[in-house]
Amino acid sequence: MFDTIAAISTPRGEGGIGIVRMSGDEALAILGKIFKPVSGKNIEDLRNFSINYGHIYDGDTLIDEVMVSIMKGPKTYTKEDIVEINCHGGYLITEKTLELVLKSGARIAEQGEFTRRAFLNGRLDLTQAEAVMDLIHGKTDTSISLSLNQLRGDLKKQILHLKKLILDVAAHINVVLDYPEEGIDDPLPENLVDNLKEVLDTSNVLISSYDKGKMIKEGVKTAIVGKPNVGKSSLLNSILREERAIVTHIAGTTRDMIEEVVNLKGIPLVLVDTAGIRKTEDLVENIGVEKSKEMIDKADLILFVVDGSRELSDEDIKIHDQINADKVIGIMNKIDIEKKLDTSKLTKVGKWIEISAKENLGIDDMEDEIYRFVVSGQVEDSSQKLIITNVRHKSALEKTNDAVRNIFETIDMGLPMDLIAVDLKEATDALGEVTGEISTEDLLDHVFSNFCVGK
Ligand SMILES: Nc1nc2c(c(=O)[nH]1)N(C=O)[C@@H](CNc1ccc(C(=O)N[C@@H](CCC(=O)O)C(=O)O)cc1)CN2
Ligand SMILES: Nc1nc2c(ncn2[C@@H]2O[C@H](COP(=O)(O)OP(=O)(O)OP(=O)(O)O)[C@@H](O)[C@H]2O)c(=O)[nH]1
Ligand SMILES: [Mg+2]
Repeated sequence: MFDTIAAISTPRGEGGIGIVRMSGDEALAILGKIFKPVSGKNIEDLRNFSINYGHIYDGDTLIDEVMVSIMKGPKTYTKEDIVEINCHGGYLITEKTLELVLKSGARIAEQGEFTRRAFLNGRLDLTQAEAVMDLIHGKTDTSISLSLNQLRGDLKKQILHLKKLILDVAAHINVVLDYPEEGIDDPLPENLVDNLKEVLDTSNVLISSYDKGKMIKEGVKTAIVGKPNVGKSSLLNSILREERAIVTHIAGTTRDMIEEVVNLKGIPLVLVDTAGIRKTEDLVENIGVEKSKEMIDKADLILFVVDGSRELSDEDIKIHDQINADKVIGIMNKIDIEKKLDTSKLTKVGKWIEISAKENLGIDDMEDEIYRFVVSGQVEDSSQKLIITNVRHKSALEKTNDAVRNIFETIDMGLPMDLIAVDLKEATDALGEVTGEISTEDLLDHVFSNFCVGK
């Protein structure tokens, strides 16, 4: 059994309500020391899943007027007894109630410890616990909907299904090993080969969904690059629909990088406006230029901006040469004035989108093109609802996939069936890592260290 933990589960600061949450065997006993219900009832007599109005006292000193929720295990978030004290929101008053709870026998919870208990007590598997955290961090509807599916257990079910398919094969192998007269040289029955094929296919689909999942969860790092004065900052402002970056007619206006997140049809774009790249003696500007060059390498997508109203310059060509053709969209700006630019030498750019950042022309086309870039090469099969967003899941599934491919090699080479036992174990162990059936303290520390306190 675990000790009783407590934390403030609401954000710090002033708000309507601040919640102190406790979980563990002593939660109700601790509450009994500090809470007087207005009903005059004893704590033991308060109904399960009830909310109770009353006062928190530290000895004779009134601390707050509160509402207390009582949830008795095992049908609770952690499967333990849970008490939630709803205080008046405010930094000090919630903090005081927490201190009192700690003084009365609870221990301060670590980050994510309530959810960790929900996992350790078997109410959630690890993918569901991870989904809880992703939900809290979610910044777009799409990422939240992926997290909710995962919290509901969609990924867990899929993984358990794959595990069952492999265990069927393992059961057959064990029989063969236990009763050699069955013949360990006999081929694997067709239906069990199908089991392994399904594991291979499904794990492949899940693994390849990760790139998209990561993008939905973490966003697409998009660098706006180009020589000075072509309108990069104007472009940022028009996508953000606000005057975020300073725009002037002076070349070299933007010196430091400006980063902002926009929601592009459910995908977070992490837009970075960079300093225009040129040769300069100015120390500060030079640092900005260096950073811009680094961004060209780091970005997932580059919006290469050129000024359509001027002739091509060496600076355009130099920047063009540094860019990776696989991740560039060409943006020809200033089409509201007469066109002078010939882009034929800028061969890395497949398609030019013509815009006027100043007059807000072509911005929708540009956004469509960015969206197409982001989703292209991704599985657009709408029947695929399951998308993984966690690199931990991806690595484990790769282990499963490798092991099953080994098994097929063994089969193809006509080797005795008992040789696949080790690979079968490896394949199921890796699936057990995904759900947390197989886990270490270190892994759990790692997973839960990113959680909020009180979650
Ligand atoms: N006040 C409050 N709000 C909250 C939470 C919380 O813990 N407290 N949650 C925390 O993240 C989320 C809700 N998640 C929850 C998930 C399961 C259970 C729970 O008690 N589950 C029981 C079933 C109870 C029943 O069937 O009535 C169980 O699974 O056995 C509670 C909250 C969001 N809002
Ligand atoms: N006519 C016209 N002018 C524009 C357009 N977009 C930007 N400009 C003007 O071009 C000048 C430079 O714009 P910025 O957005 O500051 O250019 P930048 O690329 O960020 O420049 P640096 O930060 O110096 O690298 C400003 O005077 C803008 O008003 C456009 O579409 N049409
Ligand atoms: Mg600028």
